[in-house]
Amino acid sequence: MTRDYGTTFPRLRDAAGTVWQDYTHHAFVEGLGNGTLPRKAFLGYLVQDYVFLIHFARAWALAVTKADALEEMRACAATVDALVNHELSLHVKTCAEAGLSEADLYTAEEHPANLAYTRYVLDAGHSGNFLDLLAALTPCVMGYGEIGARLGPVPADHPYADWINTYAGDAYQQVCRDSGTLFDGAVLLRLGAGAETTPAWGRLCQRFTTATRLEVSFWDMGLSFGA
Ligand SMILES: Cc1ncc(CN)c(N)n1
Repeated sequence: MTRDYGTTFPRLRDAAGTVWQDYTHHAFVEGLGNGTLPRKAFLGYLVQDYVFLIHFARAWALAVTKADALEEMRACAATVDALVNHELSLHVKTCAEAGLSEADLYTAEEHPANLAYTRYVLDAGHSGNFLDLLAALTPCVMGYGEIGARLGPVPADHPYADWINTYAGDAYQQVCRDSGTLFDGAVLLRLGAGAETTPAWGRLCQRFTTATRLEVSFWDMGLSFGA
């Protein structure tokens, strides 16, 4: 991948091994790309993803409080804004077309796979430091960036055009680039230029890989709604 998502993310991605491919090339993703994903699976996933993004925004808000520098706070706060004021609109619009109100989404019961992932990320922040939290947040941001850029852009008559073009689009790709810049700067500030040789690096790899596994389970959950 040659997208400019910084230098920390690709090193964590490489350390995660095949689980990254399992996430970004999951059957759910391939079904989105070729349009064969059952609509039931997509809508079930989207309702859960609305709830996911609420908790994910809480985790980025936690990152604001864990930051050490004003620039870090600004970047994390901008991501909270991107999640609750932009990305969520995709979910609200698509679900409204299927007859689901935003109140229905907000009160949806969380699937265990959703609970496991979001609370894992929040715990990474509560029990760890700023870098632990960023390592757990990064697969979510960058994975969808890679998926969107690989699958899109697609013409408006593609069954999943809104979803694919949201993540392929400039606004989301910019979120990925900004996130990469934030992570690189935060690692340099705390671990120095030889981050990979520090004891903290192994823990960051572990956080990143576990969050990636939880993304795979999230897609599995989505497919189960179509069964
Ligand atoms: C589960 C999940 N992972 C990532 C994204 C992209 N922000 C998302 N919307 N949902």
